[in-house]
Amino acid sequence: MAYSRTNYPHHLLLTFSLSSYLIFSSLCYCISVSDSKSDSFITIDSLRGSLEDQENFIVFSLIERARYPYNYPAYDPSYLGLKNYSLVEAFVRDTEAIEANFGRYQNPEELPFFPDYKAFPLVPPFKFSQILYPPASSINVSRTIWDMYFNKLLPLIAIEGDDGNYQQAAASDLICLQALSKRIHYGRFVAEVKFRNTPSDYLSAIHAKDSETLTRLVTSKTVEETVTERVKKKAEVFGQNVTLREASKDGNETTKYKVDPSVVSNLYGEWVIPLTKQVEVNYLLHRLD
Ligand SMILES: C=C(O[C@@H]1C=C(C(=O)O)C=C[C@H]1O)C(=O)O
Repeated sequence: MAYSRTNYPHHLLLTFSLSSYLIFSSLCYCISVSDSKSDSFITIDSLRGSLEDQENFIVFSLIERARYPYNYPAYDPSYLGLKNYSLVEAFVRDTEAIEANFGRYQNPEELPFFPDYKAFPLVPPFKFSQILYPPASSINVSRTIWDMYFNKLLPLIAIEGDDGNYQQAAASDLICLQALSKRIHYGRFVAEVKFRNTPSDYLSAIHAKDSETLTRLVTSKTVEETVTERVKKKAEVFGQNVTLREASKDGNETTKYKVDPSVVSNLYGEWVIPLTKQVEVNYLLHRLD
């Protein structure tokens, strides 16, 4: 895709970039510090614990996006007058380029949606533990996550309308996208640990390129059910209006949630978990390359 920073005014670039950097640097810090892990320390339980922690951030991010209406112009390429680029895509591309310069993608847990930025790293390299098997580590479903988010999920969480807060909506979109992408691409670490635990279980299916068997091997229905129930509960707890008034006794008052809890459990059941497993299986298919 031909995209040039010179295609649009510099003040736009600067406004998007600075505000996004400030928002993201504070919001993302809370995730990355708790996630640092060393090769010997990583277990299936520690990974499941991290996936559980990430649920909180995902649910809060969806609630945050739901504060704004859909804001159609942010997704309409004709709004900025940039050929093929909506405001949200321009914002994501510029923000990712800035975050790359500040070292975000040095961490193998983070994958950009548009890796074609020109990097001018401002930070010295950090030696992150290399847990992933290099030939398999580049498995990437970012495009599917992007399409799922904008075509399926966003219309379910944002009410129709236009309040002019396009940058704010785009910034919230990017936070949701990054949180979902990190969660789903964690499937690479999960697959690596499952493989290391019992390599013999996987060898013949990997040699035979048998995705179906690999899917069966990585699947834990019990864990999946726990996850979908738990995120529904989190959406109920985090997304309810907290008032000091006593709930009415006649029971007529129905709880209004900021994001429909069943949308969140469906998101996990229909997209997040299947895509995580797709990442796991694709990773394993390259685990012996
Ligand atoms: C991530 C895992 O692998 C699979 C994917 C899951 C998920 O995305 O939440 C849950 C269970 C497994 O079916 C796991 O076993 O924890």
